[in-house]
Amino acid sequence: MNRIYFFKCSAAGNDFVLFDDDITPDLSLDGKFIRKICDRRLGVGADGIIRIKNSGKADFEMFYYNSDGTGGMLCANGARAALKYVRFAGKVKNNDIVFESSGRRYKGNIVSETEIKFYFSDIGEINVIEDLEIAGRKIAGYEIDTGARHLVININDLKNSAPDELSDFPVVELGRIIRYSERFEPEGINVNFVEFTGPELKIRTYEKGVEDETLSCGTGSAAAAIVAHKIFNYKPPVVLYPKSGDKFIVDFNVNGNKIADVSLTGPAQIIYKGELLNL
Ligand SMILES: N[C@@H](CCC[C@H](N)C(=O)O)C(=O)O
Repeated sequence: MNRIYFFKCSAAGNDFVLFDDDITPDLSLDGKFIRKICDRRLGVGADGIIRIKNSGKADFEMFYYNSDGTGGMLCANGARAALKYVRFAGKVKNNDIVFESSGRRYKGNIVSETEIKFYFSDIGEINVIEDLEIAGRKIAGYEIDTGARHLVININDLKNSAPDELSDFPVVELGRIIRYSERFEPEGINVNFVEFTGPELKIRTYEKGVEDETLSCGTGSAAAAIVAHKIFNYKPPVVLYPKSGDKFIVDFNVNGNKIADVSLTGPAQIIYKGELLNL
């Protein structure tokens, strides 16, 4: 069997195992294999898998899979990790990079050694759900597709029914109930709990496909920033702090009630490279 080399990457604590087709061209990434690699006890451990291929139309092509093997959605942190990787591996020399993923074209920028910017393409409209039932209360939830499907919840709406501080919030317990609720079937939804109190947001995300809280979520942070602007009057750039404690900047242009050129900037790094032996 050919040797299977991989790279472990982290984008603001959202962690990935990355395979490069130039190094492992014959790798067959089926669901069972993905789940094993992502297992934190029996595998390498990761929130998801990234595969990088050469592209005739862009600098590279990226494929993303959640740790449960599902794929096809955008992973903005995965994209930032992939941008960091192609630069680290010397595949691109420019700071401005163009890539394809799931049939869409995206742009990225190497801001510095540690900071990577990703530009979203299509962002959907906000669907305000007025009667979301959480912790015995009916509150509003903000659903938005930023390339992945997200629900944004203002934790202030749950005052007296849940902890006031986001750091004490039962993200996994409540996130899982909402993610599996009938309303969001069959595909489910990623659930973001956000403190909209100060000038900078605090955010924690339950990710479907990982079925756990992750240390940060790029598409979720963009969803929260857009809700912050459209519902709570925040002006871009919106600064957010996910569970990892890293700083995210979501910037965009506003023209009337339209927003465009949405970008996410934050840290991304290649932590180590390794070889799979017993998987
Ligand atoms: N962590 C990602 C989002 C990954 C996709 C999500 N779990 C889903 O299934 O929709 C990000 O940084 O955007």
